Amino acid sequence: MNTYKVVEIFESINGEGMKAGELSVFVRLCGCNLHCSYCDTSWANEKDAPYQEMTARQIVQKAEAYGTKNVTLTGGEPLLAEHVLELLEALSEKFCVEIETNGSIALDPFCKKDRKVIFTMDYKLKGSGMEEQMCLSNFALLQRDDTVKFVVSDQTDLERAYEIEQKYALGQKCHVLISPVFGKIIPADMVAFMMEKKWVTARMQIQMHKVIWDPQARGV
Ligand SMILES: C[S@@+](CC[C@H](N)C(=O)[O-])C[C@H]1O[C@@H](n2cnc3c(N)ncnc32)[C@H](O)[C@@H]1O
Ligand SMILES: Nc1nc2[nH]cc(C(=O)O)c2c(=O)[nH]1
Ligand code: SF4
Ligand SMILES: [Mg+2]
Repeated sequence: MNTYKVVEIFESINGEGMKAGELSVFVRLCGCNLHCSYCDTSWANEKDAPYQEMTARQIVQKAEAYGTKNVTLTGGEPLLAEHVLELLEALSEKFCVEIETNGSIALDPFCKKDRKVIFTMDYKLKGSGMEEQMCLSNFALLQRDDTVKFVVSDQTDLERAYEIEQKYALGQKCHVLISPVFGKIIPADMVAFMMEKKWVTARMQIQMHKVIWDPQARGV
């Protein structure tokens, strides 16, 4: 039986993405291949992070007990998990599944015809220190309900996000989000940039759970 390293499962409102504000069950898997400068979940990427080995069936059962329609599969980097396709299939039989992925993992194996899961894919900007790792061919696989998210550290990142969005016409194929690295860049400056550029294909977001609860809190 295949198992997955689960560091936490909890219910909250989704604080990010196109489903922000909706209840969801968060399934957070252990481990990541990147080391973003601003990562708010680096504890889940440590080799000694406490995790529980769970089968897809156990994860589905635990998630079902909360009674929500959404599951957010995140991490760490969830698409690194061995046999993750099996977990995606089991979850998508019961839930609307959103996958938070870091933009470095080729999405081809997860993009069979009629896929049911949706991707929120980061494009890691210079401020993350991880831009060289981005898998640009993923852009061609994204569909209407998917999202590209740019998490912005500074003005240089903002300009680069705009450049990439325009170059690949991302707003024509999927949702585009820009979000501040929490507390790092003044949100009003991001909005001013949107207005200056008439950047109508992007949507600004702030991580809502960090406004509602302590920004350092886990399990919310
Ligand atoms: C913790 S990551 C896990 C999923 C995947 N590894 C990724 O990076 O997309 C989930 C989301 O949180 C965002 N994030 C992490 N730390 C952040 C911070 N300090 N401020 C704003 N967003 C942050 C990431 O950019 C990503 O969009
Ligand atoms: N409330 C809440 N919403 C979220 N949306 C995406 C999250 C993540 O860590 O991937 C997250 C999270 O950690 N908490
Ligand atoms: S890819 Fe995601 S989990 Fe990994 S270090 Fe970056 S923000 Fe954190
Ligand atoms: Mg989070």
